[in-house]
Amino acid sequence: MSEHAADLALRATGLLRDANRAGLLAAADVHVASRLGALAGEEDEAVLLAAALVVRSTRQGSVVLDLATARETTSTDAEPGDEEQDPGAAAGPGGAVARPEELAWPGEDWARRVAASPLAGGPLRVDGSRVWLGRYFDQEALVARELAARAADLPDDLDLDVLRAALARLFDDDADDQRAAAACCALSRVSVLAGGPGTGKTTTVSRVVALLKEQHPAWRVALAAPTGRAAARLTEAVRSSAADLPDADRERLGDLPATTLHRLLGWRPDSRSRFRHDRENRLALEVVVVDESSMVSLTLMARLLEALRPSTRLVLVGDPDQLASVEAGAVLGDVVDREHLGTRSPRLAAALAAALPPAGRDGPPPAPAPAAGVGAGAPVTVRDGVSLLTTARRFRRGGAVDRLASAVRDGRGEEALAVLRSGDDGLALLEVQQDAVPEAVLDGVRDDVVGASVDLVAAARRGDAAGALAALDRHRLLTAHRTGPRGLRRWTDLAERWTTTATGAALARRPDGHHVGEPLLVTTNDPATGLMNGDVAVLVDDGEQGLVAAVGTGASPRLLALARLPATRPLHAMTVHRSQGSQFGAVTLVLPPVGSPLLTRETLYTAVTRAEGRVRVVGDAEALLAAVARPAARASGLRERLRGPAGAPGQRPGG
Ligand SMILES: Nc1ncnc2c1ncn2[C@@H]1O[C@H](COP(=O)(O)OP(=O)(O)OP(=O)(O)O)[C@@H](O)[C@H]1O
Repeated sequence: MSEHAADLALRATGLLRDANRAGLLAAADVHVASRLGALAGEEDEAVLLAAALVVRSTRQGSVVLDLATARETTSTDAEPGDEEQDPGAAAGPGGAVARPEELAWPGEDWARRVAASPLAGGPLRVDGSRVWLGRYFDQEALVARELAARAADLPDDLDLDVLRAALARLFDDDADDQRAAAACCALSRVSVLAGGPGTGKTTTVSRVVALLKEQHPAWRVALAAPTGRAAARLTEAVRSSAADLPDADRERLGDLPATTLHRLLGWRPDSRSRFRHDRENRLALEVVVVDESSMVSLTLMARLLEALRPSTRLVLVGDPDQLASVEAGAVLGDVVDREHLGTRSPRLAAALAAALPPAGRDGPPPAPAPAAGVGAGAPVTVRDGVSLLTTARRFRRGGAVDRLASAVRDGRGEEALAVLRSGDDGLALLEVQQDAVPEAVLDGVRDDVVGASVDLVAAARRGDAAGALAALDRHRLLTAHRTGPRGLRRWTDLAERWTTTATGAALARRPDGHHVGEPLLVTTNDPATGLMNGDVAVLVDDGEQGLVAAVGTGASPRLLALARLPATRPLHAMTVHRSQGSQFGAVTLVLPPVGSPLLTRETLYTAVTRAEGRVRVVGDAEALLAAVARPAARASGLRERLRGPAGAPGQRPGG
């Protein structure tokens, strides 16, 4: 059972006990709040309740809690943030003795009482009615400060004539959006390359690196991603996009393997959230590109920014419409603030105009080039460096998966439902009612699961690691919940039963319980092998040593002795959260039931965009419409801080 299991906090009293018994707080939240209270000599129940609720909301992905709306925003079920948490268990201890609405919520003076507490200014920070844990408040402030400082400091180290020629050479005329985005990345100290799947982000990034290296051949460039899997995909994508480059540019780009962010920053055996590279020991790099940035938590972003020299160019690549990080924060989403998209300060606009070919006859006239040394106009902010690519280049434009993904992303539920029901390009909605999922409805799912698994085992038996990993990625069963009828455990059991019967895996099990062709999910971060929580492995027969673990992707498998493999569990299905950073030939998503807080637009969008080909949704139409209608709300103060100094929290950080 996880440490957060919502068991009863036996020694809790008063409001904390009631909130725990109503399923609003896990025992762990109660313990943390009680301990903070004891250390600070704080006994006010309302303050302790606020502390426990803030702990709870950070555990579920938010960075800040607004006490003014806490009553409405605190539900008895868990958000998808904590992979290790069991949302089913968090839905309330079995013996719940109170209902949430029966809780004696503190009155209007709640925030004032928290602000007056000895906890405020220390473990808690208060701004108006909003409360942060001190650690996250400081990290938010750091991220906002570092991003703002870098954005304001436009680099002046490129020859614009050379840049203009490179941009003309590297991008076709039908790739104006990519060319403009590349110019923005090249001319900014911090930039964001945002876009949905297959919109050409990696293609653009590899050209950005090529054109920077043209002018500065000695510059050191690092490509990184939050998971090993995403790093392997990035390595392959950059390699394949390099193939289209002119020879000289391809050589400039070189062979640039991507790494995980943890490895880049340097693991430290004594700490999960501190790294060898930090403010005192910065990374000696001129350019850092981070792919799948939506998965980067607030804490990790803070560590990254601290470890980069002020002069390093940082390019954040990702899809802001996907689920946010498992841990607290939604940094990419906060930076790509749709309300402020497309604004460029006059200074950056002028630099871009000087580097890009003039707009078409109907376009706006180019901005005048800036006079040397004149920093005219408003300061350049991090939002200036955001480029959004919107043309899907991988999916056939207008293809069914693309249409489904856009309808979900833009909140057009009826259209999403119609596309899914159309059956085009292998889309399907398997309509099942709530908990009852008759197996007869699942014939197609079983065929996909079994088909991929039979091929996987055959490849593993002949020692074909690439083939086994490729077979594993042909189809993926995804769930949002971990427990319950629509949960991971149940669907894992079902898929395991299908495959065991079809492949005879049970007969082939060795004394240690493993068998050839066994698919595994890594469940911990492991510095020794570089494997990250969420990476996958398959066991293949290498002839000499017997079973070895193949990790990475089909295009670049890596073999590890079985004994080196960190903690794993059988992989027959995974949560949507874990699937981020991966692509599969086909996806089957088991939709949460109506009323589940995990039923969000981001869950559905992330699952749909994992598919290269077919998408099948198991669930009812009502749940699909509910998901599209409900963007996940992750509270943070970062978006507001990035909008500028006025109104930024922290002017009076409580206490
Ligand atoms: N301007 C372009 N013209 C033609 N094809 C392109 C262009 N840009 C990208 N592509 C192709 O589209 C596909 C997707 O491109 P790319 O991998 O760069 O997208 P991405 O946004 O990084 O995708 P992902 O979501 O997988 O990270 C690739 O096959 C690439 O070769």
